Amino acid sequence: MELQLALDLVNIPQAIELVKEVEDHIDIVEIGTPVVINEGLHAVKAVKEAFPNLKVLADLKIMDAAGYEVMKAAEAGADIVTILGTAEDMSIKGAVEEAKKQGKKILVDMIAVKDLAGRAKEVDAMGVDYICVHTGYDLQAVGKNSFEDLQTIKGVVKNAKTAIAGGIKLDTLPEVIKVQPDLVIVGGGITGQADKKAAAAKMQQMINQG
Ligand SMILES: O=C([C@H](O)CO)[C@H](O)[C@H](O)COP(=O)(O)O
Repeated sequence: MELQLALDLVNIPQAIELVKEVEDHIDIVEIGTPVVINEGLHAVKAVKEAFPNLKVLADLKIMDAAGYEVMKAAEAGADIVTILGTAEDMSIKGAVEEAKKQGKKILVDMIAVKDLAGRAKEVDAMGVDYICVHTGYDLQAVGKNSFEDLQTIKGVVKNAKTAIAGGIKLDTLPEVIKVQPDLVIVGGGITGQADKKAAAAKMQQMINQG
């Protein structure tokens, strides 16, 4: 199981400061969609240059022009790029093809997918690297989470790694670990804590024991 730190509400200097605090306790740094919207792929480049030993995920949530966007994220230094599960099959296949060419990985974000089991089987067959259940900020605000969804995809995904994102905190992490995803994605559960290093270290320890 790996731990990914999601950075959503920071600029580039703040992102670098934050990663410095927790770098010993995480495997992947996510440059979140709001950061990419504010700063562009420069944020991916800056973080990869500052932390060459960490994997960097560009959370582009691609919906179209997938091959081109994966290529640009790869050029900026991203190791993993996200595409939406609701995108056309052509787009997802294009993203996978470009990622393979560049030696990078594709994570499919299943946010807002209605037939989760059916679509997970389909995208799994397209050769994607990760399939991620995700409760976004807007549904977290009304008390939703993705814990049951993780069980659903664990039951049908045969090739890809499984991941979960959305509102995971120290007190809910044990429930997530029980289902054994390959990747746990945490944003506010670390960035919103007074002692970010301690929160990341505790999460890493729980994941390693899980
Ligand atoms: O992908 C995300 C969200 O859509 C905003 O871009 C977050 O990175 C993801 O939800 C993880 O963050 P937390 O929910 O704060 O753990």
